[in-house]
Amino acid sequence: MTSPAPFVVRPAGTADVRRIHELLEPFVQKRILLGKDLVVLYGSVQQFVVAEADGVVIGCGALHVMWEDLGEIRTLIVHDEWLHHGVGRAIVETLEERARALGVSRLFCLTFEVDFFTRRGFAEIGEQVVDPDVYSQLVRSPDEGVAEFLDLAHVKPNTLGNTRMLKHL
Ligand SMILES: CC(=O)SCCNC(=O)CCNC(=O)[C@H](O)C(C)(C)COP(=O)(O)OP(=O)(O)OC[C@H]1O[C@@H](n2cnc3c(N)ncnc32)[C@H](O)[C@@H]1OP(=O)(O)O
Repeated sequence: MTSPAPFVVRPAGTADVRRIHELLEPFVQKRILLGKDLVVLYGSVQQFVVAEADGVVIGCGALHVMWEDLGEIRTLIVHDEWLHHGVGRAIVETLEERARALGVSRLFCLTFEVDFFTRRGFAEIGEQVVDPDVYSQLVRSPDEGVAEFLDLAHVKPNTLGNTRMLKHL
């Protein structure tokens, strides 16, 4: 293990949004992450944290709250040149702190990076983890990520091959 690399994780600002979009695009092309237009990213900027080194944004991640006790980690990306330096871990830990502060006690993620999330305490889930009442409310959401969480038929093509994971905070 190398010595800790000099980066910080901080809340994202509007000036980071184009860079977040740039980090995201290659993974949208590869169908690894859900695409987000700039207008959607600006609208959800408060959900994001970014990792920064020498004034350059090298990673990002977002916390989306879905229900009273339930949140989702979204758009977690670390730039190629910074992989395996603990940046992803630091972003997830920051998002978990945010989640706890908000009262969220369960964190969902939909991912191909199963090993990474398993090491962070997430475990694979098979079926619905919300009760029917909450399900009937969540299904009213226009948010595509919520539809993915519910495993609705119309988003199945987006989620193919991904693993549904959950962590109790
Ligand atoms: C919910 C979603 O958003 S799902 C989408 C997830 N993102 C993607 O699929 C996009 C592509 N993937 C990525 O961007 C990255 O691979 C990520 C975000 C998954 C992980 O980012 P990284 O910064 O490489 O993660 P990080 O370095 O914290 O951990 C990876 C491994 O690197 C190693 N590592 C961590 N710190 C160090 C260090 N200082 N020195 C050497 N190795 C290290 C560890 O082996 C670690 O494994 P661990 O999980 O046992 O701790």
